[in-house]
Amino acid sequence: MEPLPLGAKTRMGFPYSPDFPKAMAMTQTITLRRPDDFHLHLRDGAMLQAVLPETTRDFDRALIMPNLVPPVVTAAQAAAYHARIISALPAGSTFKPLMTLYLTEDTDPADLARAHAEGIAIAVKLYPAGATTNSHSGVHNFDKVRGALEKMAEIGMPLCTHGEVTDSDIDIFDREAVFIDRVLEPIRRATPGLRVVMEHVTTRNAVSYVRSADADLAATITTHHLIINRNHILAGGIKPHYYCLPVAKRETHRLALVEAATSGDARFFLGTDSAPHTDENKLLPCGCAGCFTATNTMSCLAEVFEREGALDKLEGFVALHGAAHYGLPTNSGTLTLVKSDTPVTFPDHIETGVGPVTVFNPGFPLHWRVQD
Ligand SMILES: NC(=O)N[C@@H](CC(=O)O)C(=O)O
Ligand SMILES: [Zn+2]
Ligand SMILES: [Zn+2]
Repeated sequence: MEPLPLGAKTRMGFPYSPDFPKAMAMTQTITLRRPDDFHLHLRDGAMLQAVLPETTRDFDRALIMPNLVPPVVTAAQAAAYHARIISALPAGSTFKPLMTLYLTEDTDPADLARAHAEGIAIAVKLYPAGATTNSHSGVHNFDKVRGALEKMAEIGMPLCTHGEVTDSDIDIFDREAVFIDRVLEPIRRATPGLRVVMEHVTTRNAVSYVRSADADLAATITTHHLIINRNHILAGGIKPHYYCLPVAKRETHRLALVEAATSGDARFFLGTDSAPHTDENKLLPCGCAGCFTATNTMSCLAEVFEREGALDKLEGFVALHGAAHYGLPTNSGTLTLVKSDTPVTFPDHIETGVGPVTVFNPGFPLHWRVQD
């Protein structure tokens, strides 16, 4: 097949019949390379079985987060989790899970190197202990992972960070910005050549930090952080389904994320951070963090990019930049989005063997759908 040129191609698709009434709405379509999701939570067991098809419908690959209980720390654990995902795939699916290892203070650098060399895992995930869901096995003392980070720099294995400090005296809305100054910058200075992906960035500070750095630094941006700010979570009643970590910030930060995602800058790419929790676990006095966006992500993103007049940048964000950062070939297939006047509807929740999971509600009508 002829390689597609860079950038999405849009065209106005007119109905074929010459008799078709002129007043009838035009359909707009956009065809992209098949996308990748560079930050996805699939969980395990019944939840894995239920959420996996929501991603494989539109995505060819995803970077699978290792924060299971117990976490996916070793090459052997990653290989076993990979096998469980493959056996949960819908019939005929060629979806490729790309695995990550959960960095702990006891991680063996030689085991990381083996996972990398054998293609079992392509990246390592840093969770500061206590920062987010299932992060208690994460890192307290960053000096204890120095050997692992040096090995990763040497072999070219990227580090993906949940970039928030956990100090109780740091306001939750400042935790990402403080992480950059206190943790990430010192790690990067001490470990030349270490490639880093700042996961799910939520601040103007993170966008500027990525822009000021060299090609060794990139960032994923989620679907929901392009759409909601903290008012959506807190004003007019608390919305547990918009609560995720890092928590959405004020509007100026959301605008910086939208600008970065739609700019065409190859250091920014999609990582949905689609993070399913049952409604029962979300709607508690101490509810879980995470937005489940796998089901309608492509429709949400098309809407956001269209509003910015940047539909031509969507393909880079979802299908080209991430693959290039990880040194992977782009997917060979294509995905077509079709716009209609009548909004597209999605189920408000999906059923799983462990209870319903609410699908992210962007709060505005969606007009783009993925063509079957
Ligand atoms: N983003 C979230 O709010 N939750 C994620 C963990 C994470 O990515 O931080 C989860 O696993 O539920
Ligand atoms: Zn995270
Ligand atoms: Zn996540």
